Amino acid sequence: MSLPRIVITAGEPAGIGPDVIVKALQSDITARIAVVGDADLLKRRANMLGIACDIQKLDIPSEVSAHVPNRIQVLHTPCLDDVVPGTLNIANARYVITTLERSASLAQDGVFDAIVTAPVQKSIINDSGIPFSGHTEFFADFFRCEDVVMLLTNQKFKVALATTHLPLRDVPNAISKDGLCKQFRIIHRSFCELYGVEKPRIAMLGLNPHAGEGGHLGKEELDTLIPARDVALSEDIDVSLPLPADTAFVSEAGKCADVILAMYHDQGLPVLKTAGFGHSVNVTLGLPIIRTSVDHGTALELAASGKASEGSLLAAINEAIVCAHHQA
Ligand SMILES: NC(=O)C1=CN([C@@H]2O[C@H](COP(=O)(O)OP(=O)(O)OC[C@H]3O[C@@H](n4cnc5c(N)ncnc54)[C@H](O)[C@@H]3O)[C@@H](O)[C@H]2O)C=CC1
Ligand SMILES: NCC(=O)COP(=O)(O)O
Repeated sequence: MSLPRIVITAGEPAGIGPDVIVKALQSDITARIAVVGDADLLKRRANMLGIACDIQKLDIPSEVSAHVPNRIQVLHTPCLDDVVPGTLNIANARYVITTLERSASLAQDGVFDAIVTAPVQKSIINDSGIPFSGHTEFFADFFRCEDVVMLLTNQKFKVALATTHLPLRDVPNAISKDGLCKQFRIIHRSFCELYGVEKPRIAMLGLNPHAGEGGHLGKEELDTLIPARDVALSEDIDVSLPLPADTAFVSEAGKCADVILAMYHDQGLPVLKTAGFGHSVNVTLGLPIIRTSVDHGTALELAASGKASEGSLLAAINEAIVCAHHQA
C-alpha cells in the first residue's frame, strides 16, 4: 500500500495531548499524518516545551503529505476559549467533541485510514452537558456499531475488555451470553485481519474470585460465561473456560493465549499497565476504520512541563500503521 494516512485528534487542550503530539512528531514516521486540533495551541505548547516545529495549516485534508520530523500538518479546529495548561475549561468541551467528529467523518469518507486519539477528560465533557463515556463508545455510536471491543496491547499482553466505562455495580448485568458471543466473534475476526493470527486463542477470565468456585462464589461463570464459550466452540472460535483472574496472567493458559478477555476495566488493565505503562496502546476492535489511542489520560499536572512521555502515542501511531498495512 502507499503510505498509511493517519489523523490524530489533539485531545483535551489543558492536558498533555498537545505536549505528546509535538514531542512524538519530532520523530521520523513512515506515514502521512495530520492533526485535528487548534494549530495555535499546538504552536504555543511547542514553544513552552522549547521544541522548534513548523506548524502548517492544511486546508484540504486529502492533500496530507508524508510526515517530516518537526513539521506538523494541522486541520485547524479552533478552541472555543482560553487554554491554561493544567486547568480545565468547560467552554472547550465542545471543541474536543468537534475534533472527534471531524476525524471520524474524514475516516468515514476514506480520506484517512486510521484515527489515533490523544486523551480527553471525560468528566469535563459530561460537566458541559454532553454525555460521553469514552472514545470507544463515541466512535461506536458515530459508526453505528452495536458492538465493539476495547483492546489494550503492549509487548507483554493483549487484554480485551468485556465491559468498558461503567460503574462496577453495573458490570454483572452488562455481561450476557449474546454479548459475549458477539465479542468473541469481533476479537476472532480482528485478530485474523489486523494481526494476521490464523486461529486466535482467547483466554477468558472469570468474573468472580476463583472463577466462581464451581458456583459457590457466584453463578455468572456457569450461567453466562460457559454457555457463551460453548457457542464460540461450535463456531470454531477458540475460547478457554473461565480462568481465575488472579493467576490467569501468569498461568500457562494465559501465557499461551493470543488475547486475554477481562470482564471489566480494572480487572485487566492494572496488570497490563504495570507491565508496560507508557508503551501500551488502546485499539477499538469492530469499527469499520482503524482506531488506536494512548494508554494514559490527560495528566493535567504534567501539561506544559515537558515531563509527559510521548512513548504511548508513538506506539499508537505505529500500531495504526501496522494495522493499516495488514488491512491493505
Ligand atoms: N484515551 C483517553 O482519552 C483516556 C482518558 N483518560 C482520562 O484522563 C483523565 C485523568 O485520568 P487518570 O486516571 O488520572 O490517568 P492519567 O493517565 O492521566 O494519570 C495517571 C498517572 O500517570 C501519569 N501519566 C499519565 N500520562 C503520562 C505520560 N504520558 N507520561 C508520564 N506520566 C504520565 C500521571 O502523571 C499520573 O500520575 C480522566 O478524565 C480520564 O477519564 C484516562 C485514560 C485514557
Ligand atoms: N482506560 C481506557 C480509557 O479510559 C480510554 O478509553 P477510550 O477513551 O479510548 O474509550
